[in-house]
Amino acid sequence: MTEEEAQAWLHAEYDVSRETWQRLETFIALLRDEMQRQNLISQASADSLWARHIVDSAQLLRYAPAPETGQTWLDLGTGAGFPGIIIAILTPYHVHMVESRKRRVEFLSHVVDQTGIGDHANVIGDRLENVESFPADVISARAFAPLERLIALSHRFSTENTVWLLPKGKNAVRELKGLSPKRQKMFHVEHSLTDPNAGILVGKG
Ligand SMILES: C[S@@+](CC[C@H](N)C(=O)[O-])C[C@H]1O[C@@H](n2cnc3c(N)ncnc32)[C@H](O)[C@@H]1O
Repeated sequence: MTEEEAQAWLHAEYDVSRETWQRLETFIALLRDEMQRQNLISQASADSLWARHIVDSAQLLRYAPAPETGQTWLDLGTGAGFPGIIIAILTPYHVHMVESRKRRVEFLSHVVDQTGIGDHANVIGDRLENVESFPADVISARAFAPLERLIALSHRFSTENTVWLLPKGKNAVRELKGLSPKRQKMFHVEHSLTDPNAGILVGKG
């Protein structure tokens, strides 16, 4: 997917308003600026930011319930803002972004402030292990932890209706097979739009 195709896909898929597009542009400008000070994404992927990070994050919405105001989305290890910031810019989900590294927390908080999404997005600057449980409608985690550890750390935020959205790259099927049969049944694999070899684990429960 080229950068032009990625932008066209976003417009076609989400009918993005001028204000929302401006918020995406503001985030990108802040990210590019911050990359001069801290290592947030690889330089190679920075050259194809729209495809490799923005659409790669936004495509998760295809498997999420239609957002209603007040529904909660928990993003684990948001790092440079993916997918948490993108979801908060594109939807009314209340997005809780958990991130433990101080400088990344400061960056994410600055992005929330500058893009004007603070009414439905917040950064929890702590290790997930220390965060008090709350029920999440959606849990996402991109490049956060191996699947078994990820679930062990975060299942306390899930209910029987929670939707799990876990981009897992080329290892999706292998990681899924490593789970107990009961846990395996929770998930199926969807193909990533941005990389035909990558899988997204979509689960419920
Ligand atoms: C490889 S980065 C991925 C960042 C982002 N999700 C992405 O896809 O670009 C993983 C992030 O998870 C954070 N992290 C790792 N373990 C964590 C934990 N136990 N609690 C909170 N954040 C954690 C790291 O600080 C890092 O920013």
